[in-house]
Amino acid sequence: MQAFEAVQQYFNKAADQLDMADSMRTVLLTPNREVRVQVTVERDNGMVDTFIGFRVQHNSARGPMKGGLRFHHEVDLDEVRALASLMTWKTAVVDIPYGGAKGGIAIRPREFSRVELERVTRKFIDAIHDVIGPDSDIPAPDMGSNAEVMAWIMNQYGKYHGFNPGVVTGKPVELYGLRGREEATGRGVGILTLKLLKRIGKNPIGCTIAVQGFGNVGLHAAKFLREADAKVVAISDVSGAYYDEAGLDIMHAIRYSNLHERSLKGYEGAELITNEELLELDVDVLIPAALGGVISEENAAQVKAPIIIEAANSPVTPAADAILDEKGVHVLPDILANAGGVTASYFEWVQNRQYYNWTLDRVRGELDRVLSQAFESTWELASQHKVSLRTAAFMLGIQRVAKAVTLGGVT
Ligand SMILES: NC(=O)C1=CN([C@@H]2O[C@H](COP(=O)(O)OP(=O)(O)OC[C@H]3O[C@@H](n4cnc5c(N)ncnc54)[C@H](O)[C@@H]3O)[C@@H](O)[C@H]2O)C=CC1
Ligand SMILES: O=C(O)CCC(=O)C(=O)O
Repeated sequence: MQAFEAVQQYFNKAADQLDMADSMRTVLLTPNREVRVQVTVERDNGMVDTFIGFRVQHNSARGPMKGGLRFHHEVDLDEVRALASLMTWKTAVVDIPYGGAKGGIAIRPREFSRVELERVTRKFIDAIHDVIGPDSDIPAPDMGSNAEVMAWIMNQYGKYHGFNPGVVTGKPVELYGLRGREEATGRGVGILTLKLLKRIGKNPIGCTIAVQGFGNVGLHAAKFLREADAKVVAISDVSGAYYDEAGLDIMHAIRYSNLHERSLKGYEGAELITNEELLELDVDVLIPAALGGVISEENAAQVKAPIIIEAANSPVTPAADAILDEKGVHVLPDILANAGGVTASYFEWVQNRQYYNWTLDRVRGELDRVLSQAFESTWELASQHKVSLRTAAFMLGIQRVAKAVTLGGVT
């Protein structure tokens, strides 16, 4: 199943609960604009390479469209469309004044030098600068991109439209970025994991956790949960998965990764297993924090964790979701679980517009407040309607967007 079709299935399940009219479903599911551009750059060796870049602006009923920029070789229009629509529901679930967008470039970033990536980023912005802006569409980091890429975006956009740090979030702290943005998605995953554990009466202390992906999101989720005295028994990245039933020393793994260009390859002191095996470990909480579609109908029945926190976007396919639901697994959906990132991006944008820097304490406190509220509203809806947390989160998000569409008028 294609990625956008999967999101549509989740959407329609929630829309059915809300008795939403077909005409409104069509309004909400149809992206506002889809941009596909050629990005041609010269490599360091003098050869010329061409990539395809996308920006999908899904919905702006609740405010400027917001969403990350993914650098990954599997990026295509359908995936970006799906991710953009998730952003629309996500910003609504946490009730921040944004719509949804997403971008991507089909590239293997690790095979390019820093200078080459800078050229690619600037060329991409040359092609899309007219459709982004602090009041229209605000990019941010996603898989394969980072704060440095965001700094290049700010700089390149400024060449056309004048200096404006609010055009992009997730920038380096030294360049109008927000203290705490980098940790925010993983921290949010941690905060929400603790909330869910509490709700189902489980003590987080000693709780066993497996995290797939040790990038921006997975690393900070593992760190936060370790600091909360949970036992992180497995972590992974593209090089493989690392397992120790006694619990891993996460700070040691972070130091190792930092010393090895953000890679765990060769990490010792843990058993090397595969990423597929990690997903099937007998743990209390499984946190997929890398790619989409990793839990599918092929492996869902073998997943043993009674709790799955979707730190990645779309890690569970609809067919797998049905199997997990049947088994009574609690799945905290992406549009809530990883919403800490876009929430902190919103704080950064506010900071940029006011030219007034937030303290880390303020960022953490407000992040906790926004996520807690979204979690409680979702939990309440799920209990009221006897639906899964995913359907409840979609209900919360799509009814807020539908309300904005109705209030704003469609003609
Ligand atoms: N960065 C952010 O603020 C947000 C990210 N997300 C989502 O979280 C997920 C991870 O994003 P980031 O941590 O930012 O990306 P990242 O690029 O910083 O890290 C990705 C991690 O996944 C690993 N990985 C890549 N391919 C893999 C594979 N086939 N098997 C196992 N591991 C693999 C990489 O080695 C790396 O450790 C993505 O789905 C992204 O859309 C969601 C919300 C916000
Ligand atoms: O921080 C942002 O604006 C967007 C983050 C993002 O792309 C996501 O939540 O999937």
